[in-house]
Formats: sequence, C-alpha cells, structure tokens
Amino acid sequence: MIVASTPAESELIPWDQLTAAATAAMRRAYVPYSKFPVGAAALTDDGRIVSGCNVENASYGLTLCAECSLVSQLHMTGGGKLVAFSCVDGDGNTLMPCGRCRQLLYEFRAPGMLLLTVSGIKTMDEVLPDAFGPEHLA
Ligand SMILES: O=c1ccn([C@H]2C[C@H](O)[C@@H](CO)O2)c(=O)[nH]1
Ligand SMILES: [Zn+2]
Repeated sequence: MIVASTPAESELIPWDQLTAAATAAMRRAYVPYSKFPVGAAALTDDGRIVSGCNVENASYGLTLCAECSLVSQLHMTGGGKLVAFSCVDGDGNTLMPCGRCRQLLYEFRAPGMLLLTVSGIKTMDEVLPDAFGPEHLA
C-alpha cells in the first residue's frame, strides 16, 4: 500500500506522471459550452493511476466535473483509495478542484492523501476542513 501522510513525504509521489495523466485526460474533455477542458488524475493506494475529464451537458447543471469521471474510473478499474491528486486546465496549469469535487475526493481519500494545488502540496484536511463524511452517518 502506498501512503504519503504528510506534505514532507510528497517526494514519494510521481507528481510529473500525475500531471501528464491529467493533461492526457484533459484532452478528452467534452466542453462545447464552457470551452474549459479539465483533466484530473490520482494515484491509488495500490499504485494505479486513474484519471478523468469533464463531460458537459446541454442542461448545464448536469455537467460532470473531471473528478466525477475519475471516481468512476477508480471503481471501474478495481476500487481502492486515492493517495495523491492533481488537476489541470486547458493550458496544463494546476487547477483547484471545485467544492463539490473536494467532497467527492474526501470520500475516497487514503489516509494522508495529498493534492497538488495552486499554492503547493496540501492535505485533504487543508482544502476541505471539518468535512462531512461517511463517519457522520449514524
Ligand atoms: O474542479 C473542477 C472545476 C470545474 N470543472 C469543469 C466543470 C465545467 O465543465 C468547467 C467550467 O466550470 O470546468 C471540473 O471539471 N472540475
Ligand atoms: Zn467539480
């Protein structure tokens, strides 16, 4: 199992590989409305890289963020938890996951999951403090 529990351990994460996978996924985006392609990639706790792109819809609110597609791929390719996450826009620049996607990622985080953000490598707790999760369901 791969676990990087603090930002100090982030050198264990193949960030370049994740960003390359996110960029490849971004090129598959379906974005006729926003024209804003997004790609996301994550390392799983058994060493896979899963990725996703945004898929928009004529009913704009039904748009799937890249992270939705990533979580779907996580399950379709064997499940597990996410150890590290990276997300890019159409220029290949690091992008912050939206609020809804932070919640999606929280559900499938491995302990100590790290995110590459516009302001450096952060923990899930830093980007979604005091999160609601399955542990709160009685
Ligand atoms: O974390 C995010 C933020 C935005 N988008 C997509 C949704 C929409 O298609 C486009 C513009 O918001 O970017 C994502 O895929 N992930
Ligand atoms: Zn989102």
